[in-house]
Amino acid sequence: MRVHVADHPLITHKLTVLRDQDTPSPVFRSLVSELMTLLAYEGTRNVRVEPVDIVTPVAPTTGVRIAEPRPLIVPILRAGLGMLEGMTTLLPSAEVGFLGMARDEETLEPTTYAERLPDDLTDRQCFVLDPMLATGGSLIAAIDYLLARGAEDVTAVCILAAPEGLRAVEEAMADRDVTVVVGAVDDHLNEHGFIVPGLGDAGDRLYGTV
Ligand SMILES: O=P(O)(O)OC[C@H]1O[C@H](OP(=O)(O)OP(=O)(O)O)[C@H](O)[C@@H]1O
Ligand SMILES: O=c1cc[nH]c(=O)[nH]1
Ligand SMILES: [Mg+2]
Repeated sequence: MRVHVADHPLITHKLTVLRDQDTPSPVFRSLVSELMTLLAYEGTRNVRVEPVDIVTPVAPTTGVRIAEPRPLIVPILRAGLGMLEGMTTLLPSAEVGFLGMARDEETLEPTTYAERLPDDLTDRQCFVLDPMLATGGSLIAAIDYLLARGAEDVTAVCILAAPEGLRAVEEAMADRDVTVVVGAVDDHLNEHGFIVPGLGDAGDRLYGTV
């Protein structure tokens, strides 16, 4: 497994506004989308392409296009939905599948409550979107699910991670073809499984449920 921590002043600037408890939901939503656009550049670095012959007004040449089978983008509901548009803007030909997951507030165990994915993911390149990687339980379950269905490789794009969760994903995916791209790795997880300093509950802040 590979981990890439994006190190860019624009990402850190936008993250600072995102973390601020006074940032209202509409601004929070725009920032998540903008951050996704910046992280997508790194997240799609290994997107599979194939050669294609074209003719420019001046000469024939060979370029590349997104390879078949086309990539699958999987936002994890709810919070991952806020990242979807930023990713489809960059990869408009990708297919989109959905996983709905919720973490039990006491046990911190994830439950999958919705799934809408192609049955067969053989040879598919998958991009999982979830802003928060806390204990890592949700992301491990999502990646396990995709690999079990035949996915070739999985890239997860997250906005924030806790070091504990990142370690858990690294242990679980040690010898798998998995990449995690993250905007920042924070200090620690608190006793409620929240990332510190973090930004609170991403789903609640995106959808105004607080
Ligand atoms: O790494 P973990 O400890 O598993 O925690 C991270 C998960 O928690 C949040 O979702 P949540 O369960 O709050 O659902 P929501 O998106 O509907 O708010 C977040 O979006 C991740 O999916
Ligand atoms: O800090 C956290 C941890 C899990 N989920 C969130 O939305 N925030
Ligand atoms: Mg939530």
